[in-house]
Amino acid sequence: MMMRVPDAFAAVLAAARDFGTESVPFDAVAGRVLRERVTADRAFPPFDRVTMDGIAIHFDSYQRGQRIFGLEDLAAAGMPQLQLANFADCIEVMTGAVLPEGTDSVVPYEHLEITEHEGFRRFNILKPVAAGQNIHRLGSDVPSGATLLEPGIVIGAAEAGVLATVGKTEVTVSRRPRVMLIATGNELVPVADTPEPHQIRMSNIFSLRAALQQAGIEAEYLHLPDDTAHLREALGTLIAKTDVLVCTGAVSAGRFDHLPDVLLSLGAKKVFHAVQQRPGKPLLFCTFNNGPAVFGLPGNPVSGFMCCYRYVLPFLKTCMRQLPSPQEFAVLEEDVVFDKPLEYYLPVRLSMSPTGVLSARPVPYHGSGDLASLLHADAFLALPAEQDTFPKGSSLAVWRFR
Ligand SMILES: Nc1nc2c(c(=O)[nH]1)N[C@H]1C(S)=C(S)[C@@H](COP(=O)(O)OP(=O)(O)OC[C@H]3O[C@@H](n4cnc5c(N)ncnc54)[C@H](O)[C@@H]3O)O[C@H]1N2
Ligand code: MOO
Repeated sequence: MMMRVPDAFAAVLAAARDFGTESVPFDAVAGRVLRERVTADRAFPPFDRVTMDGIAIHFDSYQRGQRIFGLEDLAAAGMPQLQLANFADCIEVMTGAVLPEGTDSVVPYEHLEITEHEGFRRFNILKPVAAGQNIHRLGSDVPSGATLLEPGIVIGAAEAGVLATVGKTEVTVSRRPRVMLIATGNELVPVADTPEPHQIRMSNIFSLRAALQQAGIEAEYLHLPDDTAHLREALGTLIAKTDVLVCTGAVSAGRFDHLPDVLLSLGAKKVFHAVQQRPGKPLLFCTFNNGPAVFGLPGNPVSGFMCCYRYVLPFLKTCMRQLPSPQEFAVLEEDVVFDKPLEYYLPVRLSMSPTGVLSARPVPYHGSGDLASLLHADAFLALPAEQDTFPKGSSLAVWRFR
């Protein structure tokens, strides 16, 4: 029985399991999925922080008409807090310094005339001063103890800086699954070889490997011939030491498409084999009790590629407990007809209009063997199975790969 896309997707996500967590040093966390709540160990900022180089004054003195302030001291960033002894004086302050006790407003050098009187520096205020100006107040961004990061987010540049600021030297993140990519097919030769006229270089696993790498997962890879005994032996060994197996090829109706039978003979439970979609109709998904989940991606390059972004990556992200991103939609730029009862994944180039509308323009595409068409596309636009005509202007779900 052929499954509908939403049912197949739900079945894949339902099989996702947690591969656990690990602790990593804070300077090696980019791209990892956070698995703990991170709170502020102190307020942001942790003291009244001077935001301009200049002088700190006691505002009341200015308000009473005083414009010339004698210098008492100098406060640089990194110095403990100073104290203004005489409210008629000022303290020279640098950006990042702790605001001196007794002062409450900072006047930048650009608003000052600096003179000397009997060997002492004096500052003449030339521009109006507002009470409390140029001070980044203690706790005005984040109070101490507040939650900064929730589990499930992917750690990026902003998060890395915040983790460092709160002194989080070790961070709990999801363990990355052990993924094995398997290319099947006697026609395939290694990338470094020169193929005979009847052969091709294996490319699918390298597209998939790059897609996984961009999601922070390093996968190993292997080539297996179209031979039942070989497949059985190799897969039998792999299921004991892999979290996820992603095979490409050998899943449709051909005489050498042995993968489904071999997996079943090894004890796999078939979740589905065939989805109401193009490309990628012969997609196989099965699971092993206490063993890996197995994707049997169709061999045609665009089919496997689409299934990777539509099923494999969401599955891996769910396993790693990554929070899902909101579904994106784009507006179709031309009329499209697809009258088969299949959900059609149309390769498109995306562009953003000046008014912020995401549009999708179909790229030249010769079917699921046309690997090079992907070079001109950014995403697949999902055209639902229940509809045959998709007029220009339709808003449809987007599955980005760029
Ligand atoms: N009688 C039927 N024939 C086919 C059906 C069907 O339903 N009935 N489905 C078609 C669809 S749709 C697809 S997609 C393909 C899927 O076939 P397989 O998954 O069995 O894949 P193969 O036959 O092994 O290969 C298909 C094609 O892809 C090339 N290939 C395979 N692996 C790689 C690789 N690692 N790198 C580059 N290219 C690869 C392979 O050489 C073939 O040209 O079946 C249709 N047929
Ligand atoms: O999955 Mo097949 O891609 O429809 O050619």
